[in-house]
Amino acid sequence: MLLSKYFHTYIFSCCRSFAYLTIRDRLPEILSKVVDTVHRHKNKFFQEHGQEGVEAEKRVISFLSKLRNELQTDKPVIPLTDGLPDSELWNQYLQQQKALLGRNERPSWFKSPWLYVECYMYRRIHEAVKQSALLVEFPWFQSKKQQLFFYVIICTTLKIIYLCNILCSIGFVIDAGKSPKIKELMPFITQISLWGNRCDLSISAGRDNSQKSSLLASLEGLKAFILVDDSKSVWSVLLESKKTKAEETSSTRVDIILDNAGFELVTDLVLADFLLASQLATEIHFHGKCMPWFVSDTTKEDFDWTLRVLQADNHFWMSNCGIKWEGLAKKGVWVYHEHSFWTLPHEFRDMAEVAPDLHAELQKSNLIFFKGDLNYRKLTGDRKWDLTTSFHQSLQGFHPAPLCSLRTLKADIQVGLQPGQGEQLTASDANWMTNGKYAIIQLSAST
Ligand SMILES: O=P(O)(O)OC[C@@]1(O)O[C@H](CO)[C@@H](O)[C@@H]1O
Ligand SMILES: [Mn+2]
Repeated sequence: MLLSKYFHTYIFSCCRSFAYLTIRDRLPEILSKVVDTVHRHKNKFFQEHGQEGVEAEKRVISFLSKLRNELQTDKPVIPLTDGLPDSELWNQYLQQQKALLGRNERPSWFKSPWLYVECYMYRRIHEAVKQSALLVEFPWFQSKKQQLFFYVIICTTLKIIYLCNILCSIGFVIDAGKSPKIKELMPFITQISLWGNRCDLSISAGRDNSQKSSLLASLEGLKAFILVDDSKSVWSVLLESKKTKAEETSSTRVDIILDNAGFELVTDLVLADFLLASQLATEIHFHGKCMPWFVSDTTKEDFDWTLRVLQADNHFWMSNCGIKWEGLAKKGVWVYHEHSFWTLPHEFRDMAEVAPDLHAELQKSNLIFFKGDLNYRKLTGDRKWDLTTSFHQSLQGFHPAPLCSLRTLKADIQVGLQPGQGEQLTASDANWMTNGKYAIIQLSAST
């Protein structure tokens, strides 16, 4: 059996690989930006904590500079020493990586699975902050994420959701399954949330990557770039569970495993709003990161900040949505969850063993949306699957509930394509897997 085919994406496997270039170029650039940000806040640390604040800032900068040097000189990956609740799991993972390599080798920055090392870098940044109690609240990537909250575009999007709500409230949605309006709106709302994933700050090493043109105007033209489109089946899953659930309990639950804050988060909130307004779901559970992750990933602070900023806006549609969404969160119709599993290096097939509580929570869902590229890498184990391998097989037994990936392609992993489709894409666009132009709406409904 050609086992190596299904090995993790290793960095050193090819010096020009996307993984290699990420570790060589993008990660040091991100680290340098974090150092700059800390440095620029030197006066603030002094004002707030006096000389002690300045000393803390110096310690963090020296820790981060050492980290960048370890990375750039391919030093061994070292255990975490901050004693935080997840550090034991990280250190066990390192031991497992060592065992895989054999006795005389040690995992190093360039000789390890890409997914592992990339996650490890963000966890080490967290270690740097946590070593000084004074700087714990420091918003590493916050200002960048807030820039992603691109006003005009969000405004347009919210205008649409407002219209959807009007449709719903005037009675188009008596029965979501039968209403042609709802059926028309479904693909539209799904695609908004899908293309929202184009804007992440890790792929651009922190440079502004926001949606500048109107997404709504581009949706039709973008359809040709959706390589797998299971949206019809996705909505059937919900319609079916609505029918069967109605007999058992009255609730239909959808979970959204969030990705980036800023524009993408707003598109996800729009999706959540639509699911409720169309009565396809009765409760929405959001899952975010518990520490800054891959620069732009959503934390609880980002989620709350977004609702606050929307509410306080002068624009009618913005404040209208903000107030409504805050109300849904207060009533418990929208529930926000945090779990440390999302910031571990493990692929999702390990969830049942490593985080059984989270797995059990997800089993309560009728449909789980996994947003973004990193989640796709973790769903498929970041392995070199044949492009035609089924999505279900690539999940390797991970199936808490029907699940759907909404992802723009920004890493060279893909499954579930038609025979010949990959070859055609390579012939027309050599970088189709990593340039963020293409996307998938990919469902795994069966257990
Ligand atoms: O999960 P997201 O936000 O869609 O993407 C995160 C991401 O840009 O980070 C990595 C590059 O550093 C890529 O693998 C991946 O595409
Ligand atoms: Mn992200």
